[in-house]
Amino acid sequence: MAERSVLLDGCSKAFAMTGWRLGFGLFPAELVEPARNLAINSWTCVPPFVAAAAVTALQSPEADFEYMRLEYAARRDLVFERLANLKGFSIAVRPAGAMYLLANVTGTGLSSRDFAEKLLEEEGVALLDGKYFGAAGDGLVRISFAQSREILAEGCASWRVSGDAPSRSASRGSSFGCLNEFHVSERVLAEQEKKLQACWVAAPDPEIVLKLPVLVVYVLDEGQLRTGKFRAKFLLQSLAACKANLQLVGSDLLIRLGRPEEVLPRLLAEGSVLVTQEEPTFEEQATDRALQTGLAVAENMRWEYVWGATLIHKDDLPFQADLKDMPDVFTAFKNQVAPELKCACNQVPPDYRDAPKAETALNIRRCLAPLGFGSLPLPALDFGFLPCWSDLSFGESESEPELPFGIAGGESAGQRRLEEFMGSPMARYAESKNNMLALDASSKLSPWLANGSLSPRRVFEALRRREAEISADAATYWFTFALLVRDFFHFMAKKQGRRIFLEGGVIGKRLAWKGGDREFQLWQQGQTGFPLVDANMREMATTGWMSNRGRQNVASFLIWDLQVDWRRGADWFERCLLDYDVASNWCNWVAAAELTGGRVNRFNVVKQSRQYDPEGEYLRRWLPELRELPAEWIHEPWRREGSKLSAYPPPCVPLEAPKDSEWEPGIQIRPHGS
Ligand SMILES: Cc1cc2nc3c(=O)[nH]c(=O)nc-3n(C[C@H](O)[C@H](O)[C@H](O)COP(=O)(O)OP(=O)(O)OC[C@H]3O[C@@H](n4cnc5c(N)ncnc54)[C@H](O)[C@@H]3O)c2cc1C
Repeated sequence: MAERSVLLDGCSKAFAMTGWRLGFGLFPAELVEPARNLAINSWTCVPPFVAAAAVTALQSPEADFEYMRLEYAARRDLVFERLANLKGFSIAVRPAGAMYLLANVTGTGLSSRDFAEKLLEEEGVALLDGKYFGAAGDGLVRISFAQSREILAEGCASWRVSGDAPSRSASRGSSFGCLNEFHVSERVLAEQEKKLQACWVAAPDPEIVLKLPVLVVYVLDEGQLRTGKFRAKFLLQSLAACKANLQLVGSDLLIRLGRPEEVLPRLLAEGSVLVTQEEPTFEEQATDRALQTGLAVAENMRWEYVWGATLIHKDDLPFQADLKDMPDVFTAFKNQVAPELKCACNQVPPDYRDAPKAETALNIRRCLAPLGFGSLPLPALDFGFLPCWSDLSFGESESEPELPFGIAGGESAGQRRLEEFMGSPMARYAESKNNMLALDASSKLSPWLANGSLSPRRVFEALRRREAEISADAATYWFTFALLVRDFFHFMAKKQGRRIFLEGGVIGKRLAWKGGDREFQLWQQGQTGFPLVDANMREMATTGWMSNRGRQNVASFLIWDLQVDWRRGADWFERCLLDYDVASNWCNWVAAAELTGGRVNRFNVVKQSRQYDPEGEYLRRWLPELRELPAEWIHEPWRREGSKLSAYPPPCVPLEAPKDSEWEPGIQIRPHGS
């Protein structure tokens, strides 16, 4: 090929010699003379110092190219992730080369030219109006990432033009929550990312892990994802964000495809310490057992667990270690753990970013097994791999979805939502939490809490701060209550093991399921003829979201009115929900089926519809067939005499007499301080 090839290249990117504009060519011998004639007549000569620099650069070791490639990939990911989360910005392409990124800024309400000028004048950040590259560049700005990651992060944080971009202090002051708290104390480890398989390697003494090589690994087990497109997209965004944040402290996230029990044993060097978060749920524990078997082949390996998904640490519970004496009823659980809220669970780790940089700059290469150990699908040092939509097997028909409410994966986005919600929306939480339509009716923090991008302790800390600065009231009471329900279900999952997935549930009671495929499909597709159920099911299928009020109603309806096996509902939720969490989902479902020994949970969906959506605004949002119906009829369209709603189905079952039972009864509303 050498005799038939001409290679034209430049020094700008590989050697950071951008402004010097030096290119070069490699030609077969007989083409050198004609090429030189062409060049001499076009460009005369190159400044000598630039030529000398190029010679030195070209003679430098191969590894430097790899370093530059990885560095640009890291800078690209950092800018991409931060901007993709900013309102008003959209980025169509994650560039695969060079050092520029094009962002569409029309969502900010400014032209690309005005945007670029305003940013330069007000924030001192320079970028280029895309129009300079031709008409197709209108509305786009070109961002160069030929800068250090620190400067890029600063530049991204200063973009406040859209009005609700993060403030400097917000993005600087946040921590990675659960993702990578490096300070090793039991509690701090507990803040780690829930799903991350974190490997801390060659660490004879994990107490000083800050000074040791730490390799953070995420094993993406696509076969086990069991998710629809919304959660999958959120996961991809979370991984990109986690990687960018780790890179900011000189670390990185290594992402592998495959099964953890196959990938990790082949990846880790001898003497490794593997640290993972202890999972409360049965199947995840089975994966751990398989991994333990896999690791047995690798000698000299240690395994350590951390506990992290709950507000109250499992060791602080006033129950036996196996939770045998933990109550199966929420109110009793809540009353017993209440004292813990005042102390232990309030310990939040310090911001890792305060740690001196030198200590967090970890030598990741030392963590890895020597090359040639095992056969992995990726080269051993490929930290550049970041899965994108096309890496997932959703088929070509499934396009990348938009997430509801502007939600985006990643710790910074979760932290921003937390700060936003703790402002005025929180003040109305006690009254608004059952509203099914509005973004601010409830926190919408569940997706970040579910995949560990946000720790419940971080959330509780923000709540405590609000209570200290403003007041402890019904809103903060109910919010604490919600976090405790979450804890209750996590510990219930740990205590009950397989039972939360079994037909007879925790109490092992058999129910007669009269409903079959037809009933289930009508429910799934939002075609039952009951507007409250249909609106909620369609919302979930279209966006991945459903409010708590909606979830309770559709679950009750499936189980008690359609008499369909509750596990089919739980399974469908697992696929659809953006915030799917094993313990929260399956425990809520098994409780809705009255199989936990707790309170009765049946709802009359018409009554609930009238109570929580009296004007029918929510129903109209998701049921176009009913948009013209007045509030009086919209909850029971079949009752309107003489009306024939050909597009909307008639009720698929008769509704039993209204029942009044509520999901939260038996709990006294006694806010702090009142
Ligand atoms: C049948 C059914 C299935 C569910 N499946 C899930 C699930 O897979 N993942 C999930 O996170 N939640 C699940 N929930 C609980 C609840 O509906 C959501 O947590 C809540 O709607 C999320 O909205 P939010 O963040 O705005 O909640 P907020 O009202 O702002 O509450 C704050 C946080 O408290 C926690 N929380 C509140 N209520 C519950 C609850 N009943 N159970 C557990 N945690 C709670 C959540 O983490 C939530 O983010 C389910 C509820 C039901 C009835």
